Amino acid sequence: MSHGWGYGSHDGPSTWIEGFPLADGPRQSPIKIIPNQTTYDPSLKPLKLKYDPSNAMDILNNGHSFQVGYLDETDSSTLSGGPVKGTYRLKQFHFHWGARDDRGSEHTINGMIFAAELHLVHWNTKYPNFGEAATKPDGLAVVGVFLKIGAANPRLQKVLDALQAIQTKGKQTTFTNFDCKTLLPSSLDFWTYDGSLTTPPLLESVTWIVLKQPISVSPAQMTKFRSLMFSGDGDAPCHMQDNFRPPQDLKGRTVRRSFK
Ligand SMILES: CC#CCOc1ccc(CNS(N)(=O)=O)cc1
Ligand SMILES: [Zn+2]
Repeated sequence: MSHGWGYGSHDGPSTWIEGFPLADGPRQSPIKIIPNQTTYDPSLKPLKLKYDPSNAMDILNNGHSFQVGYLDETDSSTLSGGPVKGTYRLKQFHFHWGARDDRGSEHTINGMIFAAELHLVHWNTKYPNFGEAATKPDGLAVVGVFLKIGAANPRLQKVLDALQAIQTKGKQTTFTNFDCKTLLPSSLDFWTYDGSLTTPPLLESVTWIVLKQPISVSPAQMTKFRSLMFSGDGDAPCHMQDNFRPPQDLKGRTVRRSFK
């Protein structure tokens, strides 16, 4: 069976269940976050994020998004605290975005959709590697950050400037000395729930940590995201946009928050 998936009318999120039956599982992501239906949990610890800029390695167009890969052989770029036990290592970060500024995020807040969403993907060091961790219910932790249309964000610029070198699927180039902490908002207040990868294989191994405070992005910067291609060299050109999965049923899950 072909496991080719995408975001188009013939291979998009509504078709993923054909190759990935987890698509209809009990803890799928993303979800609609409705703040007044979440539970304040005073036992949640402050989120501790420690990132070493020298761990940044490369930037890749994977045909679904682009991702910045991190060296994850030591505990020098990690997430701890918050809702998780133990230490999770940063593996990569990537984004999801829309064809227009009024859509693009995967999680929504009171039904509000943001122009884009940043995901920082971490794996639990109680497991030997990312691949193993991704198969365990406590294996991954993803920090989600909303990008809200407004002033140009200078902290995005190094990433956006690198996109010219990875325009088509499969293109990769070095991307070093980048402090992804600069992409985070000033507040680390968060919502958290048990969920999944939002792309195939949709594994239900993610503790989601969605930050309340968005970062800004300008319309011109969003145009740079959309300059990328889903397609590879020699394929019919298809701009990379609307690479987001819509919210999935909560199926009885509780969403906790770290703030009153
Ligand atoms: C298992 C496996 C695999 C391939 O690695 C990834 C990594 C990140 C993602 C993105 N998931 S998300 N959008 O929930 O952060 C999907 C597959
Ligand atoms: Zn993602």
